[in-house]
Amino acid sequence: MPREIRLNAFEMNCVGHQSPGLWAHPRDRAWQYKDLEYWTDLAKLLERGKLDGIFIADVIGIYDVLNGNGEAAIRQSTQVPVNDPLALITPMALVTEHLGFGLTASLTFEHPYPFARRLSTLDHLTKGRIGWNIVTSYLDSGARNLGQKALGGHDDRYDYADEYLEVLYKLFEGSWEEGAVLRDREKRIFSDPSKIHEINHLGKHFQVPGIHLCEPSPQRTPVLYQAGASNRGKQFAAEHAECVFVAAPSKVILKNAVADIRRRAAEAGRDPYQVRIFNLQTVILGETDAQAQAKWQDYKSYVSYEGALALISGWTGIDFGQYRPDQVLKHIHTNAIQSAVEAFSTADPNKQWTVRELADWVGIGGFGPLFVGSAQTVADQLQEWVEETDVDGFNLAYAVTHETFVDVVELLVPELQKRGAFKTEYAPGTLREKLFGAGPRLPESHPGAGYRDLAALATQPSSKAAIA
Ligand SMILES: Cc1cc2nc3c(=O)[nH]c(=O)nc-3n(C[C@H](O)[C@H](O)[C@H](O)COP(=O)(O)O)c2cc1C
Repeated sequence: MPREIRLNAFEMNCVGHQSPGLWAHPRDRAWQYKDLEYWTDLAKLLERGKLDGIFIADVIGIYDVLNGNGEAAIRQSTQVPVNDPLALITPMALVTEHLGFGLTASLTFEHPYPFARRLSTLDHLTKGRIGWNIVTSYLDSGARNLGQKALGGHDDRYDYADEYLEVLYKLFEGSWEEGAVLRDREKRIFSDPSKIHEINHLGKHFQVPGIHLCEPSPQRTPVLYQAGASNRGKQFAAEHAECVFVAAPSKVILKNAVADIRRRAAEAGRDPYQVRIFNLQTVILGETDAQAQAKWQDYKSYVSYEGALALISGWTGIDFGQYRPDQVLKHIHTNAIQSAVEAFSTADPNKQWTVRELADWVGIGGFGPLFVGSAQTVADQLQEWVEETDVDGFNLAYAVTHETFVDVVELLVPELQKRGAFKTEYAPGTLREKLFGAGPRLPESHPGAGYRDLAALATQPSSKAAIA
């Protein structure tokens, strides 16, 4: 029996997400991101294809590392202009019943107390279809506009994130007991104060004495996504994330990354297969291989070199404007090279990557791999990657929207279904139930479940809550 493949659509509330320059393609609709219909059409399409979810990226800040300014990003609409992703979710929820929503939100820029209320509200309104992609941000330009000189230190951001999650777990899991909401019309009691607890969080970064403002939502804690690439980031993911998002360009790198994430999850006392891992992936499909190849050639002619460099420079913090296009990556000051670029320079000892080749790669679908072909060809490749790397599924970036997703729904999904590798019906229930086949709440082995009984936590001097 082939393994089931999970698929999300990867989007962003902007024009140029992962395929810089392709906004200029005559069939691309990304410029309509400001219209609700763009999003409701997409949500209906994805649900027709039984995709697990739409995963919405977000950044606060502009890509201003290339040449020390944001001009290339602005010219090429490289993730700027960018609207807030949160407002997209309720209209998409209204026109769908099963599609999951992965919302990216940075914990660096918003206090956990109002943010907890936002997430609970969305979990209520979507009937438990919310996931949260926990990001700590990587653009200094965002931090500067919030009155900070720069982002905090890399590992410090994850320490901060640990405490942020602790506050959220207390609010979501511990503040309102089961049965706290009575809605008892006869006694005229809506909620029972004896079952609603102040969380009394006194920590290094946050003081949150009160109760959660929302009654428990279907999942309480939304499904937690994370995409840490560093050692500290992967550790954070192993402890907290239920779904991990990676951008591995080759099978060898993906296989190592998946094994590493599962090993770390097991070390953190969790079932390693209770962590779903998705790789970034782009597919260009046609009725035949030749048609798909022709589509790819057409798309490629729209890739923007400076847009691609703006993205890579923003992601890595390295100004690629200082290098010639034919400069070999391996020779770029290696001590500054960050994991993603390093992956390219070391992936294949027989290949030397130049700056131009890296920009071409990133030009369609960012750092993730690109498969081009008929549904049969691409399905073969996806299945091969799943079998050989143990990855659970893919976050599909688009080249041209909605065209890429129409091709996925009309060509790829039926082929995978025919092979028994993709669901033909959604599982019932919340996003967590659909993804893991268990209950709507965090499993007992997840650290967040440890905050369900706040009173008991407070009496244990060694507990995190007591220390806080
Ligand atoms: C595929 C992928 C998608 C990501 N999407 C976002 C995003 O939408 N917003 C964001 O601020 N960071 C995003 N990130 C960045 C990660 O949250 C993280 O900062 C990055 O992978 C570096 O990891 P590290 O901080 O552990 O080194 C993404 C990373 C990957 C690999």
